[in-house]
Amino acid sequence: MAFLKVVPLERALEIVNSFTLPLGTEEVKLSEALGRIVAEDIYSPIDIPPFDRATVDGYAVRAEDTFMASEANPIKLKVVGEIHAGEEPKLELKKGETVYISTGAMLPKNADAVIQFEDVERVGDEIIIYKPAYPGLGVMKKGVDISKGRLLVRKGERLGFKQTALLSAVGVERVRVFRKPKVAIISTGNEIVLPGSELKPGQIYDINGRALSDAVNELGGEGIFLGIARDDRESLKELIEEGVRVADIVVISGGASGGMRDLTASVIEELGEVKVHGIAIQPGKPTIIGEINGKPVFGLPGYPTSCLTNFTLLVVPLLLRALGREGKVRKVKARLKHKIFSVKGRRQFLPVKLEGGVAVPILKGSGAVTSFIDADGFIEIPETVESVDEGEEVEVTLFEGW
Ligand SMILES: Nc1nc2c(c(=O)[nH]1)N[C@H]1C(S)=C(S)[C@@H](COP(=O)(O)OP(=O)(O)OC[C@H]3O[C@@H](n4cnc5c(N)ncnc54)[C@H](O)[C@@H]3O)O[C@H]1N2
Ligand code: MOO
Repeated sequence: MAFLKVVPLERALEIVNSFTLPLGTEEVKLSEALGRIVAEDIYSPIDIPPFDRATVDGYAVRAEDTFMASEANPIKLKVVGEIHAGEEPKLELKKGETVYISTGAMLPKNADAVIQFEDVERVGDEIIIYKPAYPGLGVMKKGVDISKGRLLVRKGERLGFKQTALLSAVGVERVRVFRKPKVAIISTGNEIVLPGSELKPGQIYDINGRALSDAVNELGGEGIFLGIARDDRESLKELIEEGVRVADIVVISGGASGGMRDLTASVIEELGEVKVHGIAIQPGKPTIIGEINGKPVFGLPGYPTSCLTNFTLLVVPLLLRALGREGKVRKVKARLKHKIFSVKGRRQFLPVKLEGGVAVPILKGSGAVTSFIDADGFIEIPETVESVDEGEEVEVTLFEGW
């Protein structure tokens, strides 16, 4: 076992990239597809609207019949019927004819315009028109909204309500999506309790379990929170074994460093193999990457901001790749709000808040939950750099919106 023998981040990422998750795809009903990641490009099978459609209540006409109409030269057309939404028009317009038509109804043959009823005078079975209509007036042409064959959603795109609405509009009922990667999450520590129980002296509420499970869910995976392992081998071993049974990936937070009660690495080693214990980054030095029964097992630091930073650096790319999303986390450029200092020889990831293109460093430390709650992402300060100046351009790796 490589016990706290630090490797460069690049080596850790190589190991992460060597994991394959044999996930595949599945078909789900559109009504259950929200939040899922699409596994293939989807094109529109039909035109929308599927027919030339009235956009107003009024009279469908042949525009050419009205070209000469004016206040001085009103034109009369004979009303030969009515067409309502949902009906298929049986008649076709002949010269000098019109039909009453409702909004959303299909235009009859030969009609190319609809004049709203407010603009005509109805007298018996005739209408009187005082100004000309032009072809297309009051009409939404077949296919102008969505044309048949148009790309609607791309492989790797996450389905939000706009995408599901678009698919519903063209009648797509089943969608092929990536199977959700299942990620078992375990918190560790005698001091950790779940919301709902009262805090006793020395105890704190769980942060990482909730944060990691819901980050996985937000990403399009399935976070399975297995609970809190106590600081004893059996408790941790039991939960890790359960994680390997029920999930594709196991993520444990806390107990990653080399302290007396930090058991994670030695329990992973007992059940499988520790591939990395220690990465040359701050926060995240005590991070563990292991493998049990061919499944990736991560041991992340207990400090909440360290935990989430390292989740973003190591686990998110693996999940994105499994979901056909190229495995890249999102980055944006910004200018640094004020000068910051780092320690030479330490590769640091510092949380920042984005305020209109300006990155404001958050200096509360990785033990504070609000360091990542307030942060939009983090910036990297290489080993060779001792300070970054105010106004310097920095690249921010985003914590969300993956
Ligand atoms: N002697 C040294 N001590 C520590 C060092 C060091 O280099 N030498 N590094 C510090 C750093 S940096 C980190 S990060 C932590 C990592 O330690 P562990 O991964 O073993 O984490 P724990 O000791 O279990 O917990 C650390 C801290 O985080 C709190 N925690 C843990 N889990 C949760 C959770 N699910 N929700 C909320 N808070 C959690 C825990 O109570 C501790 O306060 O080690 C430092 N020590
Ligand atoms: O390694 Mo700790 O993860 O520096 O915050």
